[in-house]
Amino acid sequence: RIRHYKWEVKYEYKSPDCFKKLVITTNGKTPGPTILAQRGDTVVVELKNSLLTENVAIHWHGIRQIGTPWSDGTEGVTQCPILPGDTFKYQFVVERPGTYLYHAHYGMQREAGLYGSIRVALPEGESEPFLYDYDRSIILNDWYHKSTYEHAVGLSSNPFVWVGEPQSLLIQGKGRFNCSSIATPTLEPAVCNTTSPDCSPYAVTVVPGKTYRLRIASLTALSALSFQIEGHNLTVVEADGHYVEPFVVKNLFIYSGETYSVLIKADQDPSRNYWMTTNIVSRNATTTNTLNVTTTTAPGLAFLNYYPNHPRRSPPTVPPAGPAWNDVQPRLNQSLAIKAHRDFIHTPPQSPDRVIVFLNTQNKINGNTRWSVNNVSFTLPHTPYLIALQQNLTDAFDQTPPPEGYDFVNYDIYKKANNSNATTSDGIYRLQFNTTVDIILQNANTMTPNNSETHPWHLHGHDFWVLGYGKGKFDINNDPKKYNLVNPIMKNTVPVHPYGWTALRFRADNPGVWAFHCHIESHFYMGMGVVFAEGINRLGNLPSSIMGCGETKGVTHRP
Ligand SMILES: O=C1O[C@H]([C@@H](O)CO)C(O)=C1O
Repeated sequence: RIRHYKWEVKYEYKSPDCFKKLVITTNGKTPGPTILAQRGDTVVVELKNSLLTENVAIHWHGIRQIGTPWSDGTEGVTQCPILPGDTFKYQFVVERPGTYLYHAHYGMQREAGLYGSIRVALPEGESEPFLYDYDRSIILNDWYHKSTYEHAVGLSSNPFVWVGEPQSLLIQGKGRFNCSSIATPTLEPAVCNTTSPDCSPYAVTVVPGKTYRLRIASLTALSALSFQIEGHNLTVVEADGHYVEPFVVKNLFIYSGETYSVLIKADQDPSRNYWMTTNIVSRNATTTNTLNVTTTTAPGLAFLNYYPNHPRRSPPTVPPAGPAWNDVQPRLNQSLAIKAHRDFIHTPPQSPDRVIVFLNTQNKINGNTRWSVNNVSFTLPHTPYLIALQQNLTDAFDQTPPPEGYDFVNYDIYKKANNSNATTSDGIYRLQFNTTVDIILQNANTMTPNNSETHPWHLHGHDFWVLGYGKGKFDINNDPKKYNLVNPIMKNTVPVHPYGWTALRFRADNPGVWAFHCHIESHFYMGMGVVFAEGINRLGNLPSSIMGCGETKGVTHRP
């Protein structure tokens, strides 16, 4: 079946957390419309760019784009940007059931509100390995009051201007900023209005006794989150479109780009509502600036509404505070707990053909703060790789391949990074088609002493097996012996924890060019990513709609 959507993206004034600003809407909404499809369907989205003065591109996060690499929606990698006024047609097959996302992949537009859910159901007659009565999708996000453009300019400026902690957390597009914390609130009553319908708390209504599948996804710009529902356990059953051997948590840690399904049973006192909350972990959301003014990100607050209580009726309790932001161990424990469901194990190849280690560091390059992988900070080329490679446009990007590792012996991952030898490059990793590739993500200290951050890495075009996580420096001789080669989960986004490492394995079996990057919006913008290319000679003609920028101006292909 074909699922046809016609979307228009534009800027509109909205108040998702009660503070009015310009947001990017899809058909008038943020989050945008949910794509509902069944396994095997073809999704067609005709996207009209009505942003007036900005380009756009949309990535279909978790969809592998088998046979349609030009529909991946990654500006600079798989297509030229869609110009203001233009309409672009994305077309792809959703070949696996599960919970996926879509979002902007041009500059840092995702954080302006251009995102939504994709829900792929099983075909009629097939059933999931767990039971539930109803299904709901919830996107978690963080939210800033400055525009994406101000953020991008600040990050590219010298002196560097960091985006800082978000003003609030959103649950399904709704949050609650404390308007009275604005310096002169009476001067700006129209700007921050707690009675705006845009920011009335999101409510999930449940019928007592029923079981709900909540599809929880995070598309935060920066924050790692803990999600919890007061008084209710969460049973994790799906991660990034793969069934999980079920396990129970009180709170779910979720990183930008991840999706989970959890089951909850409405089995508590039905005479009241309950808090559904998000809190920031891994970063201190309370910041004190140079003027000694302290600000804290407003937590995400929504209601689990027991029918027939009113959906706006506040729970009689105070919202749960969430776990300590700086406690890494529970987060590592959750990562280690996620295994493939016993009836849905995809056994990984037992050994790799190639192993690449990616050291993640923060750097200064020409006075700018950047992020690097093996001391190379990624820059997007003006000519998309997919076209450059298929057309053999060798001037379009740096032909020198980036490094396969770093100085394993001498580099101290616990020391403040100086990395004076870091460079920028748009070079790429070329993978032999149909080979098995291992990636080790190695975390390290940032340029702040005693600080290492969490980075969620997202791979386009593939799912990978998560073979292991560890603390400290990865030991190439011994750590691979501890890999889980029996029942590893497959995912498309995975965290590397502070001062830790994460090991992944994937098959380079999808002809195309694929980004692999930190899903923190500002970090990818600051160079924290790489690009893989495989099987380019297997691609036929490319659609002409992806062309028109850089060196592709003269190239013509099938319409
Ligand atoms: O990329 C980042 O920059 C800041 C800080 O390190 C420099 O201001 C921060 O917290 C990041 O994650």
